[in-house]
Amino acid sequence: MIETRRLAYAYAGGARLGFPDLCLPAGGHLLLQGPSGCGKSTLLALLAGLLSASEGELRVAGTELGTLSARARDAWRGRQLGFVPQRLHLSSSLSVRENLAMPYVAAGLPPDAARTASLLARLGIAALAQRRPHQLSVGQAQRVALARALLRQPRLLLADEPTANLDDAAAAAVLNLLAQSAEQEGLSLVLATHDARVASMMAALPGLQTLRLAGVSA
Ligand SMILES: Nc1ncnc2c1ncn2[C@@H]1O[C@H](COP(=O)(O)OP(=O)(O)OP(=O)(O)O)[C@@H](O)[C@H]1O
Repeated sequence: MIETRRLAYAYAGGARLGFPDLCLPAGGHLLLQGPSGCGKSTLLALLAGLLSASEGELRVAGTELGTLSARARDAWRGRQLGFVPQRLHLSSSLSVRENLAMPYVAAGLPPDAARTASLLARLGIAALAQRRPHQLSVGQAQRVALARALLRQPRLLLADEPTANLDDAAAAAVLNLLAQSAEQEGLSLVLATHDARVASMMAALPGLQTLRLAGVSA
């Protein structure tokens, strides 16, 4: 599902971030750990094709990302990937339901109301479908973003601190949904997290790898 070789990224004017080689088979899962600033979000953005690597090779879901144009990468991402970044990017002028229609609209497909309702219910936010993002708590918005990422049954879900603002019950709902999606839909998970609850609940997942990033390299 993911293969990287000598992957590195340098922000303009910033230090070079070098990443250990990864080999995650289809159906495998990865926990990305490490101290604040070590590069977890940067690696997720590289894997999602939102940043282009400064060095190295990157193959995700069968595609060599370095060979794609920005437009082709956008289309590839929509087909293969669910992405839940730290900053959620819900559209403020749209209701939750309308936000959740967007992945379908972008792909020229009719929204799947049954799947949308089922995901909202499983995440404990079914009552919030008519609200706008500013009427949600941070943890509720986080679950809406997760629902949005899972709607089109991606092969790979990349999530940055998916339980960061959630109490134990909501975190358990999120992690159960992810584990069930992995088991029943063959979804591969890549979760960047500081949260011990994630490590402990995901420990039972078959094919789980853990990558601890150390930080900036020269
Ligand atoms: N746009 C940017 N320009 C310059 N440097 C950046 C930029 N974004 C991130 N960085 C730097 O790159 C490094 C890695 O950042 P990144 O956000 O990937 O870390 P992280 O492990 O996800 O951190 P956290 O756990 O705090 O979210 C940090 O030193 C950060 O300051």
